[in-house]
Amino acid sequence: MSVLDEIIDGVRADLAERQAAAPLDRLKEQAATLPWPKDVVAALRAPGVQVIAEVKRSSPSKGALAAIADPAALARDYAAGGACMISVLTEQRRFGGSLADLAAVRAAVETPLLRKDFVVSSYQLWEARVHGADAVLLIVAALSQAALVSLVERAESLGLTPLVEVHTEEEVERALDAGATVIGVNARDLKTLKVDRETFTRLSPLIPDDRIRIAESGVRGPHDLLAYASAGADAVLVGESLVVGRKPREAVADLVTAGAHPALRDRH
Ligand SMILES: O=C(O)c1ccccc1NCC(=O)[C@H](O)[C@H](O)COP(=O)(O)O
Repeated sequence: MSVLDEIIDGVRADLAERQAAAPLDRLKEQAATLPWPKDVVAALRAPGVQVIAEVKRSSPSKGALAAIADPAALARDYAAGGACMISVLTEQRRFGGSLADLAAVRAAVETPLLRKDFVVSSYQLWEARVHGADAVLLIVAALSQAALVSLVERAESLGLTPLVEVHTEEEVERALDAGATVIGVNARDLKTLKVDRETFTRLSPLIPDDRIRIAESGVRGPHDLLAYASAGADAVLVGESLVVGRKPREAVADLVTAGAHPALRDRH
């Protein structure tokens, strides 16, 4: 069984428990009382290369990364550093995240939020909505094409921007066929868990210019942002290097400064 299959098995088991505890109708009632999600596409299309900063406690590839006692405080640092969006990992078993983290971050910042999880059901979209997300990750490798198309449409109908994640040429095609506007190329191979930044260089030209290209994983500092930018990235998604360092705010600000270089301003 692959790592992805293992993660998804756990996600389905946890999801069944949450569904039993909170019926969908209750989530729908809650969602109706909340403001409409923020315009993530506009935030990502701002001049320069944007930075999405991730609240990441642990990972299958590295184990425990950081003891994040206060995700809200970390998110405030990310926002103060200039992140255009904050990604909150909510998967529990392998990443140590939770919906409580997402809600805590929502209460702390106005910055758009991405629910980063292994979404396999529209119930998770409603959860994302009621815990304050503006965007949701949809991983092509985890979904049939019919499920991907349906989740893209459902997310958009709830005001959530789908960030559709790809790893291969075939997955880029599937993302485009599903009508994705925001496409993330994840440089982390889901079978080996190794990061190969060249994956972005290879797949980026297959994504039309009217879409938003996000380079995910493997950003250790401004030099990696600039390399992804020269391969066509509109934004980078960064987790590990921000949470393991002692100064997340400064680390985000350094990336934001690199992404705001005048040569990168007129990209959209
Ligand atoms: O991080 C992992 O080990 C991992 C393993 C299996 C599936 C997904 C995984 N990570 C999720 C991510 O996409 C990253 O958290 C995100 O791109 C940030 O990457 P990094 O800056 O390299 O932490």
